[in-house]
Amino acid sequence: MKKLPHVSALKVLKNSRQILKNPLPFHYENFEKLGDTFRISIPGEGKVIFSRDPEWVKQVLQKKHRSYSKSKLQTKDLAKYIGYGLLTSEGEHWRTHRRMIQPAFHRQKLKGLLSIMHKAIVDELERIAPNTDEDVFDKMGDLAFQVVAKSLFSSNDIRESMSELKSITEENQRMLIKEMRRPYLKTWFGWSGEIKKHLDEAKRGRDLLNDLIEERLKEEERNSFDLLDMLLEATYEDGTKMSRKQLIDEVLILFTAGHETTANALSFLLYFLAKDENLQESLHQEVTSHKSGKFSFEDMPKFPLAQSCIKETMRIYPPAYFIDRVAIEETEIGSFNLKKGTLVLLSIYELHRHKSFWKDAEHFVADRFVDLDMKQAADYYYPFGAGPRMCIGNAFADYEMLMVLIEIVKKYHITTKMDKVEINPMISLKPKEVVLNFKPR
Ligand code: HEM
Repeated sequence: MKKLPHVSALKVLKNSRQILKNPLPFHYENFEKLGDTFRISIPGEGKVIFSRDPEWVKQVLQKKHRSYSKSKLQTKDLAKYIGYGLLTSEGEHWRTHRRMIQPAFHRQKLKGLLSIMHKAIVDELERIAPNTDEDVFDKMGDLAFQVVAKSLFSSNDIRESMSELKSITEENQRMLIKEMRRPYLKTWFGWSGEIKKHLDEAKRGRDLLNDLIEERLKEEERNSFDLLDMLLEATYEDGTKMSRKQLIDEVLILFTAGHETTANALSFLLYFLAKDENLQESLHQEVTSHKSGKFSFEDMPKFPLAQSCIKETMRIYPPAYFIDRVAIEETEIGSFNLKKGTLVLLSIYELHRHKSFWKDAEHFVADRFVDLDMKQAADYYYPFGAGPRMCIGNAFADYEMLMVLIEIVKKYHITTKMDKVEINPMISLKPKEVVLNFKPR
């Protein structure tokens, strides 16, 4: 069995300040020096394998997925705040619920949600102040949260309770990152009552959702069908339905998994547009030359350049920039042996920028995906993960981002004074800020 190249704990300690701020340049340097897969000793964590090798990604997520589970970050640390829904659960519990919920996210089912999503998008975009320099990252966060919220609770008046829920969700994520980045303060966080405060807030969020579900159950007649209806109607094999606790866990997961990732991608996308006036004109032409100028389910393929821009943005800045797994048994990848308990971090960020697979890898090439054979590119392109745990909301996110892009290029010219966008790699890959100016056309 071969041994993987190794980065020592000493080297990690020497670079710890930089790693804490932004670990990506450190990983890049290691990949360039040591190859596409290496081992690293992380103080307090033990040995971790980093890989940007497409074969490793395929083996871990698809071919040998049964030999791996998700890491404790998602299944314990995050679950503490948001419960055990699809993103955070494992084994039979996960399998049963994935089977139940999957149909609600099927492209054909989403067709019925498009008009609700579209209205939420148009309402949120109206909150952008025209002709003013503004950071759009928070705006995109609000938009993505409202789109999930309205897709779930289409008939409720939710703006206020949702902004409370959004702030609870985000505060709890901040706490989780604090716990993750300073594991040595764990006991202190417990003693000082900080964790309890956040758990109380999480309980408050669950109560808010419970009230909305109660309201829904009291409604006598409904003429629309939303995600909550689908979750309420979903049944286990024996015909029974989800408990209220499980339902709330799943709803919380949809908010958590579905808003930040989309907001990140949209913010980076708008930055790329703002930097390229010609691209905005080409997109404007693509959007307005389309007969009705409106978007329907069947129209998706009619916007190849817009779709390519979205894909290219997630190639350069994949919101899920790492995907982690732990080997739950001794296993092999090629000529390497992995002991039970080994943590594997798949660097989607590095794979998406790998010079052996992408021409002009570092640059945003707007039309890169227009004629690309996706069957081939799929080996190097994983914005939504792969295998059985692949993002359940990928079609939802595709439609949402396309509708936002269409609405924006129809109505505005966007400009920016920023020379580059600074990244902020947290649980997902965010921009620090994206200050843009929206001039009505
Ligand atoms: C651009 C937007 C999005 C990106 C880049 C993204 C990315 C991902 C990735 C990479 C995973 C797999 C994680 C892993 O294997 O460990 C995932 C899982 C998941 N995503 Fe998304 N996602 C996006 C939007 C959404 C939306 C809009 C929703 C729901 C409304 C959603 C719900 C979920 C759920 C529930 C899971 C867990 C699935 C399971 O384990 O069965 N995501 N997402």
